[in-house]
Amino acid sequence: MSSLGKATNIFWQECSVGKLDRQKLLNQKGCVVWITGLSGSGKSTLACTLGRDLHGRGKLSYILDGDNLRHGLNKDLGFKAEDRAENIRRVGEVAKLFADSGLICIASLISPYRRDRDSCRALLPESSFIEVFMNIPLEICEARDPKGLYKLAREGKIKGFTGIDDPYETPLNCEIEIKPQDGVCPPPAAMSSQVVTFLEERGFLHA
Ligand SMILES: Nc1ncnc2c1ncn2[C@@H]1O[C@H](COP(=O)(O)OS(=O)(=O)O)[C@@H](OP(=O)(O)O)[C@H]1O
Ligand SMILES: Nc1ncnc2c1ncn2[C@@H]1O[C@H](COP(=O)(O)OP(=O)(O)O)[C@@H](O)[C@H]1O
Repeated sequence: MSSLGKATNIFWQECSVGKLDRQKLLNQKGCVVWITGLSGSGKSTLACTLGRDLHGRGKLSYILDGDNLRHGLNKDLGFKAEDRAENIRRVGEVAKLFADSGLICIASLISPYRRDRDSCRALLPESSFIEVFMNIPLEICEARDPKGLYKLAREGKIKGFTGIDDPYETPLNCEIEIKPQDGVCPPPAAMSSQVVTFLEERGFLHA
């Protein structure tokens, strides 16, 4: 039986150095850039390019990548709906801590369920959860297939693969949408620049 949420007699500990102090030190505002989309849609590519571009501007960011976290923090989880929900819940909580530390936390996970993404949004202060939807058609993702997973899914060798025999719920109110123009996907630098511009305009790149 799960022991989640069962602790009693616990208290919140305040400390004298707070989020605003940390943000001032870093000259930026903590937030979460949550990148969602199908496997092969370019989530990790955007996360890495954005991380590098922010680094080049002297801004501190940290990437939480679904694939990577499944090697450690989330290695006990599979791909059933409950496991994906728990995966997203944990990453949402970790992302919240990174944002509170003053960092620009870049989370890149398929995160196929709207409810799970919205729960993460609800953990963050108003407007500091920035949902980026990789709106790249399945046919393009499947043609890329860098890990050969779509091929295995089509052959029935992987069950419950997102987009093939498992659902992906598209965002209804995302802050940023990355999509092909005239059938051509924007290159990584252009995708990253779209996010950097948003962060700049919303004041996240200054304290
Ligand atoms: N059944 C199934 N469905 C989807 N993806 C699968 C599956 N099995 C393994 N993989 C690999 O796991 C990566 C997705 O992990 P995530 O933690 O981002 O998934 S989720 O958010 O919990 O849905 C995903 O990585 P990306 O290709 O980077 O998206 C795959 O490499
Ligand atoms: N904007 C893009 N234009 C062309 N190819 C891309 C683009 N973004 C990613 N790719 C390529 O598509 C493949 C999947 O990208 P990746 O970032 O691993 O996707 P995801 O993390 O969503 O699974 C990789 O081979 C990557 O080089």
